Amino acid sequence: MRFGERLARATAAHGPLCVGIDPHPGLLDAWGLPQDARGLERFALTCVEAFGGHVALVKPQAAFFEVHGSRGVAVLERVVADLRDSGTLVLVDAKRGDIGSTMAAYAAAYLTDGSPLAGDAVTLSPYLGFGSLDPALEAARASGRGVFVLALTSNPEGSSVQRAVGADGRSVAQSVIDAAARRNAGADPLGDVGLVVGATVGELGVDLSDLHGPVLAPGFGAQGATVADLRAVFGHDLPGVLPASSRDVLRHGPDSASLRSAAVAVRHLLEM
Ligand SMILES: O=C(O)c1cc(=O)[nH]c(=O)n1[C@@H]1O[C@H](COP(=O)(O)O)[C@@H](O)[C@H]1O
Repeated sequence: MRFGERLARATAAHGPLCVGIDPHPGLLDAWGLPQDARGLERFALTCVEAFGGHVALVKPQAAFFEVHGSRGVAVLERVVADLRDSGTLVLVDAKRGDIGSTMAAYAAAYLTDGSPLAGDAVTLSPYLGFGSLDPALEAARASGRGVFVLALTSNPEGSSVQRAVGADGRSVAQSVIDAAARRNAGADPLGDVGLVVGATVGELGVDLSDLHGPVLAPGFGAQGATVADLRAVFGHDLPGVLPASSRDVLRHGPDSASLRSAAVAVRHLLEM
């Protein structure tokens, strides 16, 4: 089954919340864990126990694994495998983007059956040109996976690039959105090419109505965005929008039941 179909099923069953696994040094400390690959593993596997089978989508942030070298990457591989075994979709947050010929190698790593880092989807950066992502989009289509392409990011520095207006009068973000929409044309209910639009962006200022794909909305929680902000940015019924939260949920650890309850509480907030 295609990624967009699997995602639609998963959110129907568990709600739209995407929980991030971001093992920040401060969180390892707060959980009483050592700042090494062993501490990382304990942290990440506690998250798998808490969220696997209980939320639609989990997003491990690759940077916090890579910082521990090859042992950290091995933990990321285990997290991907264990979450997939639990039935929870995995979005590997690696924000890859490069010239097409190198992109093909990233696509092999993150979007191809048999690769230990391949979850169900990966985050991509389109700022070498949307077309440079084609090898990843092809690999995703071939293997039933998805991608989430940065459009309007949650950080304040993003807008000077993403809201810049090109020669055709469209903002850079709108041209990314339009390119993703073309790839999703005809998909039902959701295409496999998602976008990232931060919950913190304030006035949306772009048109997402033809996307026919999912929208990951980070910035919810620790970066300050609230449910009211989500509604202000995306409208009331949030169709296809996946609010993403990491630290605001993870601060409830290290007890896995408390972590799960925190995720359920956010889910209920989103339903109100
Ligand atoms: O692609 C992302 O997930 C992402 C895009 C964006 O615009 N802003 C953003 O915060 N993120 C990621 O989402 C997570 C946010 O974490 P919290 O602020 O702790 O909820 C981090 O892993 C970020 O790297």
